[in-house]
Amino acid sequence: LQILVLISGSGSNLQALIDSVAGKSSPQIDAEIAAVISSSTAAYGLTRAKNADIPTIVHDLQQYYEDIPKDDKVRRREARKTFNVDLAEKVLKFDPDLIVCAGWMLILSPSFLHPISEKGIPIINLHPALPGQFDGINAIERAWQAGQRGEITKGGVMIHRVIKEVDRGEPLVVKELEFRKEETIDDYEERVHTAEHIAIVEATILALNEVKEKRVVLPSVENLQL
Ligand SMILES: N[C@@H]1O[C@H](COP(=O)(O)O)[C@@H](O)[C@H]1O
Repeated sequence: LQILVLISGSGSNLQALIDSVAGKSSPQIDAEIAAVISSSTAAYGLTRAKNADIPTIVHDLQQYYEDIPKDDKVRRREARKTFNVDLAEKVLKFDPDLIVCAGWMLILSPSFLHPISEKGIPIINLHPALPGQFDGINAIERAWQAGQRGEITKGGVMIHRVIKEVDRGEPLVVKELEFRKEETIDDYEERVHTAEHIAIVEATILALNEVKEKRVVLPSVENLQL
């Protein structure tokens, strides 16, 4: 089986997948990483992939926004749609059995999800918060601040199925982290990353087992208005 990994940054979660596939950590993922696609040329994850002899591609949204004035919302929306359509094309060239979003920081729109679902390829995503808790960006800080205010007693991380609603897909793996008195945000963030590295391997194995047993769960294409 082949997995394709989408990244945007340092790639510590990608490294957890690479080490598991290589049998350097357990449990071992029984699959190959066909390619790594990054939304940024500056992503250190690209170096990690090259060190592991994994093909890499950079698919940068800023290149699609080139020459489009910031306030031209219509042309930017069109450019973003083309960005998603082209991304799907690049992904499908590798014919993966599973797509893993490991720190991919851009929303995957229906223009991407539709062709991928049509090919029956499941997509999972890592999010550093508990289900329904802090969707979107800066989730680690928002969770920690809410913990400091005593609004919640625990944060955590999840790996969920990707659907059109951001960070709302059914969770496959959830790791809860109780907040600790006097814990700094850096301490908490470190615990989050440690939990992520374990969770992303567990979820990838679970999702691959669903592929092997043909029990794949896909976002329903019907409500994916393009
Ligand atoms: N979306 C968030 O971005 C970070 C990516 O880390 P890395 O895998 O690039 O080190 C992770 O914390 C992930 O939850």
